[in-house]
Amino acid sequence: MQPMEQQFHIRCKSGDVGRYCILPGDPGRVPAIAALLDGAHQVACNREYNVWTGTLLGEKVTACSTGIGGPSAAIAMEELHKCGADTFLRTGTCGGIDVNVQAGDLVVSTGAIRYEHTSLEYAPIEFPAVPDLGVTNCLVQAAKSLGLPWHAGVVQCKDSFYGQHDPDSSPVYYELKHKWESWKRLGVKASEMESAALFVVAAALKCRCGACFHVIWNQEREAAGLDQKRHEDTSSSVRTAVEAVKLLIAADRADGR
Ligand SMILES: O=P(O)(O)O[C@H]1O[C@H](CO)[C@@H](O)[C@H]1O
Ligand SMILES: O=c1cc[nH]c(=O)[nH]1
Repeated sequence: MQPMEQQFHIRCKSGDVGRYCILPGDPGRVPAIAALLDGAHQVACNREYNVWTGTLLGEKVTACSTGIGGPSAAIAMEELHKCGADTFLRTGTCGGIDVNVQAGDLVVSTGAIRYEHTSLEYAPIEFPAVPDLGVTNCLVQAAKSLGLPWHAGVVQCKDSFYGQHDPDSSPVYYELKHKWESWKRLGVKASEMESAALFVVAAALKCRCGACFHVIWNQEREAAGLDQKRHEDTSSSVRTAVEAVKLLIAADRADGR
């Protein structure tokens, strides 16, 4: 058999990565994930893709950053899949939308609004961006077992970070503000930038994907006259993803998967 070619962006080949992959956006968050794996080492680092592989419960697990936004996240997932991965857990940050979501809380996604464009290159807009049920259940179970304040619900994905944070200066402010009001009325929990693309790409590749997010802030609380702090320590969402992978490995073994 021909040795597998190194992937163009992530610079990995078959054998470098595990079946289970933890995907933060920030390359700087990868060492914190790797520290929770057994015997982790860096296998590649190119562009926004910082890739470390170790083990959990004796199973190979990889942490790979995806950068910001759908296109680079989709590339990471496609190339990791070509190297043998089939189960992906995004651990990201988000901004709260629902006023009950507070800085420091954890949000587990049960669906993602496709207000981004990467996913359109993989599925028509009628196709929903939903995570894998088994992965999602493990994320919720992990959050509970860690005693974290958690929420499960729909998140909104976008391509413009500043369209979220400074809609008034956007030429399309009318659309941004009206749709944001809809997300609020529909009980959307939080806003981030990659999960819709990852869920849809996973569906296209017949892979499993789930996502959890650390809430950095919730400006809607401030707008509602409620307390609003800023919380940048992402360790709880990192630990949730790692614990969820352990639960998944055990479940997969029990199911003979
Ligand atoms: O912290 P990460 O995982 O990068 O996630 C969030 O943070 C970035 C924006 O600041 C976007 O990538 C968004 O999805
Ligand atoms: O408010 C936020 C925080 C993190 N990521 C986002 O996309 N928005």
